[in-house]
Amino acid sequence: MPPAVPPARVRDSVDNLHGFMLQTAGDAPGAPAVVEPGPTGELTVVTYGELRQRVDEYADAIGALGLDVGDRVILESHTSSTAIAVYLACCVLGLPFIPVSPETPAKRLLAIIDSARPALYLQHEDGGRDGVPPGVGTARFGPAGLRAERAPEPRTRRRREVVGTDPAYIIFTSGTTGRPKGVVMSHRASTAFFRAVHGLGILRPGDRVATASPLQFDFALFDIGITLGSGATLLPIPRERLRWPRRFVGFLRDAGATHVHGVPSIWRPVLRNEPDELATLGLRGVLFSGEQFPMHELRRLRSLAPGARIINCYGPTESMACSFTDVPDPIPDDLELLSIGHAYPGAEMMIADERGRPIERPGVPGEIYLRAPALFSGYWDDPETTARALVRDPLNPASGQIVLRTGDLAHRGPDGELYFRARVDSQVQIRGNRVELTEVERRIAEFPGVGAAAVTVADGGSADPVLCAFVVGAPGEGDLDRPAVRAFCAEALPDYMVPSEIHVVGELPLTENGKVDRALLASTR
Ligand SMILES: Nc1ncnc2c1ncn2[C@@H]1O[C@H](COS(=O)(=O)NC(=O)C[C@H](N)c2ccccc2)[C@@H](O)[C@H]1O
Repeated sequence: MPPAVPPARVRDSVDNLHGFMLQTAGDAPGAPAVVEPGPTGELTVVTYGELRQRVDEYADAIGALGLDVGDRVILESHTSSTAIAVYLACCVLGLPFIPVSPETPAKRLLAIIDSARPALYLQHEDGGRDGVPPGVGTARFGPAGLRAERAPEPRTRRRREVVGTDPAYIIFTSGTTGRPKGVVMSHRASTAFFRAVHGLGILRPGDRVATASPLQFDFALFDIGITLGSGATLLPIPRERLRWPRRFVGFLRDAGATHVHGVPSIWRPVLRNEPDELATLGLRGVLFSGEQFPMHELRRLRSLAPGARIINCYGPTESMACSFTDVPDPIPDDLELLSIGHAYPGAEMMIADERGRPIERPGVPGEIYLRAPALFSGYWDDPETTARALVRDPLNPASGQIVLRTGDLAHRGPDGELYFRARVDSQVQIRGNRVELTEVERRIAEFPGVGAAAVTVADGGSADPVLCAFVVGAPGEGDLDRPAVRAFCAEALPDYMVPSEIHVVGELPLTENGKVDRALLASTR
């Protein structure tokens, strides 16, 4: 019987999110790492030293379960200091971390389990999930530590080292084909990303960053990494607070938030219902990502957070992010389209045509390719789809350098900066013409009185697909004059791009990650 291989622990010298995120624990163990509601709801502080202690305890407990480097661990939780401690314990043991949300439907969770074949399923001690299939170990965690329930399948440990190219986490995105796509990100890629972004000076020690994204969205992993990696303090916004604007602003005030990170939709209810409260917070920074911020709403946010640095962060989960572009202050009146700028330092975005030829001329759309040290390793167990995203550098194919083909269309401005146009797959053909739905949305969103708009294509039966617009009124505006909206579109867009139907809705439906749920809108027409 070969000698038992002890659980591998990553060496300090090796690229790993654990070392990157806990460096402050060495320099300033008393600094606050996370501020979150305690058992009775009052806000409690977890210091970097306490966080490191919890990480070590969880690493010992999980390490005792006999898993091998590379075995997957699913964590079902909202963002919290305990969830972060489990995440970093998995990092130090070389166990790829798969976050899922307590709201993830059972069917989807089983599809992820079926694909990822995890060794262990962890949930909070009062988590409500049951029915985890046999063959997957289960355990619950809480401030008192880890309580194993069902032991993982016995396995032979073969690995003694956790290396930088090992997977750190796998984010399962809702693949359009229904089969979930697992984006695998390595420690080396994610630490290279955070080190490069650190140079942008987005956060510094003492900043208090309210994070609005659910844990299964890599925006949350970004917030955890950039906040802890900067020695700042993370303020996970309780999910139920996000739905009620007064309670959302109340949390930001009580927790002393200086920065708020989240998708554009988190601001819609607040801008409509609590603008004055928001203005009193004195926010120093806002970072948004995930989709375009409707210009009216962004102008309103800009006016209510004077002097705040507002950053438009663009990028797919396959690279975590590509660019961080400051929103101008003030926003010029004639500005119609926000720039996604240039890639972060040490990375570069290029746009190319369908045949991979670079496009340099301003205004001409092309697909964004990213050259960066921080690209995902591939889609879990899906080499074909991976090969379509990780391709040879079109400008230097012989070099073997691999670049990310983002699936996004953009064009260059006069100074070379990029402007996001649309997803390549969101273009539709209407009466034989190529239509970018986001271009129609932008035009509608410029109409006075429109807060936000989403445009989808409904199957027109045998005839041409039908363009449907769903519109939310701007805060404090009266009923929308729909014929006037159509006429406004017809002034600037060819007739095949003018929506056939305009539906005024109270709010736009959102996906789990807070983006506008266009698929749902298309099905509800
Ligand atoms: N600022 C944008 N303007 C306009 N379209 C956008 C924008 N940011 C994304 N997108 C779109 O969303 C897609 C990526 O979607 S995603 O894979 O779910 N990832 C995200 O949305 C979050 C992203 N990985 C991230 C995580 C952490 C920090 C920053 C950014 C992009 O390919 C774009 O199509």
